[in-house]
Amino acid sequence: MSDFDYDLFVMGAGSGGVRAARISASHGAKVAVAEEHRVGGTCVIRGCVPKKMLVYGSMFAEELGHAENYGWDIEGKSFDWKRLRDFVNNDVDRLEGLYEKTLQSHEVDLFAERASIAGPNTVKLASGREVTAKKILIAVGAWPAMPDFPGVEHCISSNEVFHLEEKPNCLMVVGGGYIAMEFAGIFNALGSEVTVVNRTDRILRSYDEQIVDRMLHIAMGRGINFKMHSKIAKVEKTDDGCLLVDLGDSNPLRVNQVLIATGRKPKTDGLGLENAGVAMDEKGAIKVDEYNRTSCQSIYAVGDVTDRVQLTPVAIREGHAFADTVFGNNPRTVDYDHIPSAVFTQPPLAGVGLTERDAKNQYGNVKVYSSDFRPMKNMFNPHAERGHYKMIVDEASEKILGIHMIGPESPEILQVAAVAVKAGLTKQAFDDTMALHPSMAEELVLLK
Ligand SMILES: Cc1cc2nc3c(=O)[nH]c(=O)nc-3n(C[C@H](O)[C@H](O)[C@H](O)COP(=O)(O)OP(=O)(O)OC[C@H]3O[C@@H](n4cnc5c(N)ncnc54)[C@H](O)[C@@H]3O)c2cc1C
Ligand SMILES: NC(=O)c1ccc[n+]([C@@H]2O[C@H](COP(=O)([O-])OP(=O)(O)OC[C@H]3O[C@@H](n4cnc5c(N)ncnc54)[C@H](O)[C@@H]3O)[C@@H](O)[C@H]2O)c1
Repeated sequence: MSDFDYDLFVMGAGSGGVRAARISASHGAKVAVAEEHRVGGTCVIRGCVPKKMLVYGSMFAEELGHAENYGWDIEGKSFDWKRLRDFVNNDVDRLEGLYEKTLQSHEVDLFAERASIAGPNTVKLASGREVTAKKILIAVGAWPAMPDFPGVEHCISSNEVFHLEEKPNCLMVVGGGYIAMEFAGIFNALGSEVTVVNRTDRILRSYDEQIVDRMLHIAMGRGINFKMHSKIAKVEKTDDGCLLVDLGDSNPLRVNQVLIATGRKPKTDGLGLENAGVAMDEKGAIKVDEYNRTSCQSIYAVGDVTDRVQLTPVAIREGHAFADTVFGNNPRTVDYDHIPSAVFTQPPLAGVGLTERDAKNQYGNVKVYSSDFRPMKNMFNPHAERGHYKMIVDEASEKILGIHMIGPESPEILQVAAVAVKAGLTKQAFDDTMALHPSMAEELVLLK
């Protein structure tokens, strides 16, 4: 008989927590999970999934615009934000149900309440109940980091954007990262007037500069305004419910909503980490080793709360590796090299491996092959938007160091190309591959 209530107690039923709970249970562990909000976590409830559905919903604006040229007459075209919002949120409810079922079918006990650490083997639930476990996994994710200025309470984060009562006619987006660019794209496509306010002139820092420049060029062509080297001094709510945003330049902007997207910080406030000696870094992220072990030997952490790479597939792999290591007698670490990623702007951009700048810094001599083309899909686009693919190759070994692209469906194409980069293939392997015509992806085997 174990001295503990459970073999494993998971705090947080998000991407990392659910995977770790399910796999640990399948290895025979007795598992419980506490979730303070909704099962599925950020990705399913208020992140990747509903975001991508909004992207799909907003893309109809452009596609219906082209439909006439293809012979389709669509009369009475109009857009209803509430219908899109509710459709998306209903699907989120469905997915939450599936995640709950997964936990049930693996006989994982679910506590629908907040949990904190009371000791190395003890979790305290919001109800006051204390539960013991041989191992505790902290998978509580991250939370929007809100800057400090007067009136910030009138602004929203990505948490609220999925539930807006009205589509904002005029939207300000603060930040130059993933969330800022994706929501600027969604609301621009839906017909809102969008202004992006960014404190520097760099957008999407981790992506290849040329690809980001193309994205900015296209976004401006589509009517998104950018205010670089700007930051909010204050926000005031006017009598008619609008927001007056002071950017410190004596030219206040009147908007309906301000969406803050200035990063996400690990959700460690009030988590009781001090009760078990779990160490954090200066940003409040839980420090872990490659086996996801914290400074307390019975406590582990995975996902955004460790602030390694804030992406769902990474949190899932960490959760899975934890479960195999601790309960599957199969010690495993996660390989963080060549993680593909994408920004679901319109058009989207995607990349894997080193950017041209980083490759030059690390390798010195690199070759850059590229294709700058007009996708057939854009034939009727009034702005003649062009796609751009780049391949960065180490001159000495001919190995591909990175692939970066912008254009329709680029995330779908890049996922497959990432296999080749991960496998250490050379440019020659792409040259040797016959093109599949007509496609956008064929540009990858025709790079010059
Ligand atoms: C708007 C948005 C879009 C995104 N889009 C993408 C994308 O396209 N692709 C991608 O790969 N990633 C995307 N991400 C990032 C992705 O959602 C996260 O990296 C991922 O969800 C991290 O998983 P996690 O398990 O670490 O945490 P989460 O999924 O955040 O799960 C943590 C869970 O813990 C719960 N919790 C917190 N504190 C407690 C507590 N004390 N007790 C009990 N429960 C608690 C939370 O309610 C939450 O359910 C997006 C994020 C956002 C915000
Ligand atoms: N497509 C995807 O995979 C996807 C989509 C959305 C979110 N995510 C994940 O979620 C994380 C959070 O997204 P995000 O867009 O909030 O963060 P981010 O790190 O991508 O971007 C944050 C932006 O805010 C700026 N910033 C930071 N502090 C600021 C301040 N005080 N004032 C003004 N600007 C400030 C930064 O310079 C940066 O441009 C991302 O890092 C990403 O890993 C992924």
